[in-house]
Amino acid sequence: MSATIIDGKAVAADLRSRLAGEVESIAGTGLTPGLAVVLVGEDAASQVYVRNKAKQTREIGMASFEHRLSADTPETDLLALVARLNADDAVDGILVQLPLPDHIDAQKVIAAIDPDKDVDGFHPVNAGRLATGLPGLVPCTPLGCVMLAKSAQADLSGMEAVVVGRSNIVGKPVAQLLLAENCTVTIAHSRSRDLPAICRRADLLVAAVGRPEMVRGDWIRPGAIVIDVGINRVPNPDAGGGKTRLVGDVAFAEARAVAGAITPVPGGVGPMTIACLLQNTLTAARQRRG
Ligand SMILES: Nc1nc(=O)c2c([nH]1)NC[C@@H]1CN(c3ccc(C(=O)N[C@@H](CCC(=O)O)C(=O)O)cc3)C=[N+]21
Repeated sequence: MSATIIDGKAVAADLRSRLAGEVESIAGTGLTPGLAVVLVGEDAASQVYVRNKAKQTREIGMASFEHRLSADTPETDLLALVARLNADDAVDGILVQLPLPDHIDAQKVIAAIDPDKDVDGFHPVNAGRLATGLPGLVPCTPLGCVMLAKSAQADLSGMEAVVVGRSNIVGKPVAQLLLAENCTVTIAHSRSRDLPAICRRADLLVAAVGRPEMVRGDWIRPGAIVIDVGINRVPNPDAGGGKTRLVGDVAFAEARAVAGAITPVPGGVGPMTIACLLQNTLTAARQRRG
C-alpha cells in the first residue's frame, strides 16, 4: 500500500484563489490589504522566498511593500523601520525575514512589531493569545500544517498527534493548534527517550526538527497522516556538478510505503506557509480596520 500524497501546492492555490475573491469583495470599500516584507542581508534562499511572497501577494490583489536592507544595517535602523511600518496605515502585515544577522537581536525586533500587524504570529502577545484560545495571528507554517492534515482527514478530534520539534516558530504553535482540534498531543524532540517509539504512537505525525530524513519508515504507524515541515537542501551526487536537492525531515520513500497520507517536499508545507501568510494579512486588515 502506498500513501496518498497530500498536494500542498494545490491546497495552497485553492486557498489563494479564495483569498483573491475576498480581497476583491472588500476592494469596493476602498480597502487594499498591504503586506510589508523586510529582508536584511543577501542570503540567496531568503531572496527567493521574499520574491515569491511579493509575487503571490500582488497576484491576489494585495499591496506588497519590500524593504531590503544591507547585512550590516544597525539594529536601531531596523527598529526604526519597524516603527515606521507600525505607524503606516497602508501596512496591515509586517514580516521581518528570519534569521537576522548576529548583531541584531531577533527577539527585540519581533517584540517591536505591532502584535495586530504581526502576520508571522511570532510576537509574545500572539503566542499568548494562541495558548489561551484568544483570537490573534497564528504562525503560518503551523496553520498550513493543520490545514493539510485536515485536507486528508476533516476531523482530527481524538487523534494521537506527535510533534517532533519544539521551536517557537513551528513545534510549540502547531501543538497548540492540534490541541485546539481536540488531538491528544505529545511534543517530542532530539532529547526525547526512544523517539522512534513515540513517533510510532502517532495517528498524526508532524516532523519539524530540521534534520534531513531523520524520521524513518519504521517510525511511522501504518496508515498515519505524516506532515513534513522540513525543507533541507542536501548535496545531490546523482546530478553531479555540486548540485543540491530538497528533502524533508522524513525519509519520504520509506514513509510513503507505510503512511496513510503524507506531504511531499517540495510541494507540501512550503507553499501553504506563504498562502497562510496572505490569509493572515487579510485577517489583520479586517481586524485592524473593522
Ligand atoms: N519571518 C519569517 N517568516 C517565515 O515564514 C520565514 C522566514 N522568516 N524565514 C525563512 C523561512 C522559510 N520559509 C519558506 C516559505 C515557503 C517555502 C516554499 O514554498 N518552499 C517550496 C520550495 C522552494 C524551493 O524550491 O526552494 C516548497 O516547499 O515547495 C519555503 C520556505 C518561510 N520562512
